[in-house]
Amino acid sequence: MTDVPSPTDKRVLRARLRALRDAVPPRSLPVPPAFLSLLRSALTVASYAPMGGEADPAPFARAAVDAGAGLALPHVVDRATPLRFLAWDGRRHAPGPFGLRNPPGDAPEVAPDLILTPLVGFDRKGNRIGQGAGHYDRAFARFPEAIRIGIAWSVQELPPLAPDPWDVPLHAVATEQEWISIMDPAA
Ligand SMILES: Nc1nc2c(c(=O)[nH]1)N(C=O)[C@@H](CNc1ccc(C(=O)N[C@@H](CCC(=O)O)C(=O)O)cc1)CN2
Ligand SMILES: Nc1ncnc2c1ncn2[C@@H]1O[C@H](COP(=O)(O)OP(=O)(O)OP(=O)(O)O)[C@@H](O)[C@H]1O
Repeated sequence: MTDVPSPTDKRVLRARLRALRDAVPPRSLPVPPAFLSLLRSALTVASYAPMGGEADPAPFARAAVDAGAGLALPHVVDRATPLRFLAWDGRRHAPGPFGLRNPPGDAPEVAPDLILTPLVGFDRKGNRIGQGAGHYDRAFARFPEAIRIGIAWSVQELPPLAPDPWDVPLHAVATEQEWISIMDPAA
């Protein structure tokens, strides 16, 4: 497990976590039964297009589609503008900022029921470090009823983080090694 630098400096921590993440040989994440049990038909599941060495959520997105869900992808324009979730056909992309692949911009905006969330780092309480632009913080505040599932490699786990006032914890984190259940989404 990566140590938290002292004094805690999120910039240093992000750089270290990205390096660890990008050194993981890519492999397919297992989809645990606990994830399948969250799926119902007609759900809208927000996935993401992985970049760098991020763990690929595609097996989770595929399981969601197999269960009758529709997909969405975050559409990002810059750091300051909140992301919008647009309906996604699972195939087509448009170039976005930061080397991201966006969904085509003419797709309808949707409200996600479940958000597959890319992580830079996480702890076992569902606290998370992301890219630092607040895109997912703001999305979680806008869609408080959505189930929040983090996706990461196990090397991205951190010792307990001190959450900021705006942080909304994840319900679960999926890694190549385990499904870390934090809160019951049905509760
Ligand atoms: N695949 C993916 N899609 C995503 C995110 C993400 O983390 N991963 N986001 C999460 O919020 C949102 C996009 N927000 C972002 C905000 C800042 C940077 C950024 O500063 N990137 C760094 C290095 C990226 C890295 O290697 O991890 C850069 O461009 O220098 C990236 C995405 C929505 N889509
Ligand atoms: N609900 C919100 N509305 C507006 N701004 C927010 C909200 N939540 C967080 N922010 C802002 O977004 C930034 C998030 O920084 P932080 O370092 O917590 O990002 P992070 O943990 O990497 O998460 P993210 O993945 O969301 O970027 C902070 O500047 C914070 O003030």
